[in-house]
Amino acid sequence: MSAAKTLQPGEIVLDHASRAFSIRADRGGTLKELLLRRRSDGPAPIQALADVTLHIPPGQTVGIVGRNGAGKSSTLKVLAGIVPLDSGSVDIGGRIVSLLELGAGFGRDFSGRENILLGGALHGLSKAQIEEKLDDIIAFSELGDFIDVPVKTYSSGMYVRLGFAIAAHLDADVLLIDEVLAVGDEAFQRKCEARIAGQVEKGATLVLVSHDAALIERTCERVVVLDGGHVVFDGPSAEGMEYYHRQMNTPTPASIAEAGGP
Ligand SMILES: Nc1ncnc2c1ncn2[C@@H]1O[C@H](COP(=O)(O)OP(=O)(O)OP(=O)(O)O)[C@@H](O)[C@H]1O
Repeated sequence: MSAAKTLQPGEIVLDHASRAFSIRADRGGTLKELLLRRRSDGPAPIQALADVTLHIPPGQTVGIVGRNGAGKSSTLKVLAGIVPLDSGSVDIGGRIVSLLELGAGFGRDFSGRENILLGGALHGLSKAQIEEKLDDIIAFSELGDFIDVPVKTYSSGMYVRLGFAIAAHLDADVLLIDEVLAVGDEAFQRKCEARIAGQVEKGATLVLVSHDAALIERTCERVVVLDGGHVVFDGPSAEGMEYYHRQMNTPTPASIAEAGGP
């Protein structure tokens, strides 16, 4: 992150951002193989983000779409501060709440309730602020008596519920979401979507990565299409999704209607 820029709460500036991944480190092999391997061995690094520039004003809802490996998750991870850039800069104003890797920061031996207190403190909430939200978070999680049991006993779905319940009550200026809504049962998904819509109504900026075209269309006013780490479209959501459907060779809602429905 570069310093010295003063942004409004909820504003995002990604400026000529690039990030490559070497996949050599992921290749297995014995110590002998590793020692014998020449430096030039292996595939070239993958450019996950290639000179991406985006300016997102406070309160805007932005969907990031593109084929597999286009760089969508990498972009969100850069915004969340999980992945550093090789070059360029990222600046975000206000409180960022990332719904990536929900529950990843939980203390496994602590109960759900204790993790709520910890999570709130980690996001800069005072003890009084967390205690004020505690009952709502517990109710939202629907964990019942499990809230006082160590989270290491939770199922993955229960983990995600608690993670989402905490994140959803942090009063975000910027919400970063990656396919997380596909987790949990349908009723919980709907509840999460409604909660996100509520935060957006209150003025939060939303950056959403999803393969669910309908979700993007009903949630986002702006769409960014990525391909090979490049921005290939950036504009209004309806045009962006048309571009995406053409790229993926999938039917658009308009073409389905023209053909006489599904
Ligand atoms: N930690 C990593 N190590 C190596 N390569 C990575 C890493 N993270 C991402 N990549 C590579 O960077 C490219 C972009 O990945 P990314 O996950 O951002 O794409 P995506 O658009 O989110 O894809 P998907 O739709 O499949 O989730 C891919 O080629 C991927 O293999």
